[in-house]
Amino acid sequence: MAKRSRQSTDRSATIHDQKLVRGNGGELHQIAGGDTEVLTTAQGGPVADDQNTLKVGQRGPTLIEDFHFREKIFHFDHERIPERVVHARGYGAHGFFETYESLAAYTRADIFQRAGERTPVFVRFSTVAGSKGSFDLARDVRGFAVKFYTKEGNWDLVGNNIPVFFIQDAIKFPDVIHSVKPEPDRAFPQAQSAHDNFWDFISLTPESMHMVMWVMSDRAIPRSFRFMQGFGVHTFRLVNAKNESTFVKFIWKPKLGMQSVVWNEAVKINGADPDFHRRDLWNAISSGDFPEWELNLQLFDQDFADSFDFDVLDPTKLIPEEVLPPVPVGRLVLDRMPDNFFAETEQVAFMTQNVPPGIDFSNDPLLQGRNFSYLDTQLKRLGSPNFTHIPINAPKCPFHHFQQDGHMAMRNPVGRVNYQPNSWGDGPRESPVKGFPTFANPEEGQKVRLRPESFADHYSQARQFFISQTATEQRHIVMALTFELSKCENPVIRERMIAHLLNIDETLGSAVADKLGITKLPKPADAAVPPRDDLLPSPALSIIENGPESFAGRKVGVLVSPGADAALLKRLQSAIEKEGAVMEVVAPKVGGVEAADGSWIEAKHMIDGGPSVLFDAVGLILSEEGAERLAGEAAARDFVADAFAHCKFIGFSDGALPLLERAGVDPKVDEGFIGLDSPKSVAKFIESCRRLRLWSREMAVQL
Ligand code: HEM
Repeated sequence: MAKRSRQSTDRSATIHDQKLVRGNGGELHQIAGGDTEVLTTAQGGPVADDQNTLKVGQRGPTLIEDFHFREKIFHFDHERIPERVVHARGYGAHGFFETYESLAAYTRADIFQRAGERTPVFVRFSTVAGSKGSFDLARDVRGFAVKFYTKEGNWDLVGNNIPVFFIQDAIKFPDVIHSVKPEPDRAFPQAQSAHDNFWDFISLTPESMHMVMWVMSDRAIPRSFRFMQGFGVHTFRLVNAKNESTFVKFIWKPKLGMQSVVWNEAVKINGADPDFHRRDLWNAISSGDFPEWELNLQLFDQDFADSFDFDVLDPTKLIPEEVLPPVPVGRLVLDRMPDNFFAETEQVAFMTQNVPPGIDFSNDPLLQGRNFSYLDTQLKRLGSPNFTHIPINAPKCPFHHFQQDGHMAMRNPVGRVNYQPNSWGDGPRESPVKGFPTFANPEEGQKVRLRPESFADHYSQARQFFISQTATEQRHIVMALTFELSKCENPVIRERMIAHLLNIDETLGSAVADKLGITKLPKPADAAVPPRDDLLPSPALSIIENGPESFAGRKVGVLVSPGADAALLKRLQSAIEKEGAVMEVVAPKVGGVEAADGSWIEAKHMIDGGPSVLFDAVGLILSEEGAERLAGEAAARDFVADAFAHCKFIGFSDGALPLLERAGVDPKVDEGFIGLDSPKSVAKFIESCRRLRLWSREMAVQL
């Protein structure tokens, strides 16, 4: 029996700033009126009530006749599409590519013909191993995929932030990916290479050693997509109008310079803000701070390829920049976020096979395999061969073909003609002049399943990478390997890896063995060819050696307390903004604090929500009383202690001393602490921040 109503008969309800209508059961309705659009079904039928299903009586069963309910739930039930089999978690943005000078001497590709030519692009950054909902700061390779909407069709440069790869032949791709993904029986670990299966595979695949050095380096924990390099990895070809071919490697260099975080920081960021990289890109682009990269080419001919130390078709090798300097040929600017994540970032379909006339493939066996895989996987993921009809995937140049029908066909040929040749009209027809001319490279040989002997050196470039790193970066590699291998339950896998590391660099192998508690070093792994020790260090491979010398694009978190010096905060803010960086205020309460002069300081974060791992440098503008109070709070002590441990520059007002003391840090310990009490000292703080981190502190902290 229905209960008696205790409701008032007044049907209007005010909730703070919102005026709504209350329904029979107390639920709230927002009603269309004035210019507000009327809610409809997908068929366009206007909806009267979106809060209640159609029932028999107030408390009776729901009727199947309720087409609005059924359509709404049916559509919801089918919202998900399969996530990418790799690179599932990603974030994209729109922008443009601008060509600096004509490259007609090398390529007939229209995009490179005219200085100043702008081509629209869509870029998607990603991690590889984790699923769509995993966290941003996994230790992992980052995808850097660029779709150029050229006047001759789409060109997809589907690269990574690492210039080499784990394997030399595409037939091994399912194996390397299976090994790094969660183990099939237990379905963990998520978004991590630190487990037996991955290291088991790697330790039995010596060709992966060069890539492993990169993945264990700071390159695999970037501070921002904006501060990463990108690489096409493979050798490609450029082909000019005279049909002459030049080999090319593609390299993206960020204008803001490279920067990574440290591992302890990455672990904490993943908890504090799992969306750290996407939020960073969103904030930068939304605030008009458009990230920019230069496209660089390493161009070479067959003679160079023949004389180079390694096979240019081997994707586990790079050409050092000191050996073949990259030439900047254009810039990529990202200046617009997608209107809808699913429509654009999720549905974008990159394919290495998408190349315009003037860009061609080499015989790299990884690239050749990728050219099949991407088309195949898009059909699975997007569900129809018509995925090119989705606006983000459609070319922006005119296009005409006779492909038709299929699921969700949005564009079908109009009229009678859907074949070719035909005698009904003018086209479309093939064009030997404008069409894609595959470079006629002479090829001959027996059909064989054979790895070229020229691919057999597995260690020399791994060693070159290691010796090109600063002492700090080498230490990070040792720590990363130690951490990852410590997660292997099977000790044999650890020892097998040490056997490889000894071939790369003896100090590296013994340092990791020591940290793992392996007392007896294994024999170095048998090498297919003896590792070389005559390759010179390549300074271009170090992040720290190639710092930006600017703090632009970075972020300072300033912790304030009641009674803080508002004038000092303002001075600091204007200096930070002048540098092209951003300041965010952290306070005990998100509502903000009252400053010493009675003004109100707005805050962006409360302390737990804005830990110092989210910032590149920190400021402490505290009254003495405020600092004393904060000294009793673990989150405030961590704010300071973490910033110190992560080698960040710390600017502080005199009042902050009680907090520094209770956090266990002595501001006299190194030059990373800068008192902020004069305008000059604010300038000194900014100047210090340009170094990004005080790496010399790291040995003292021993994180
Ligand atoms: C140099 C080696 C490689 C690089 C740089 C690379 C890069 C990428 C990137 C950046 C993506 C994400 C694209 C996006 O954002 O949508 C991706 C996805 C993918 N890659 Fe690779 N990859 C490599 C090797 C391979 C190989 C050898 C295969 C298979 C033979 C492969 C198969 C795939 C597949 C199936 C996807 C998912 C595509 C999708 O669903 O949209 N990749 N790869």
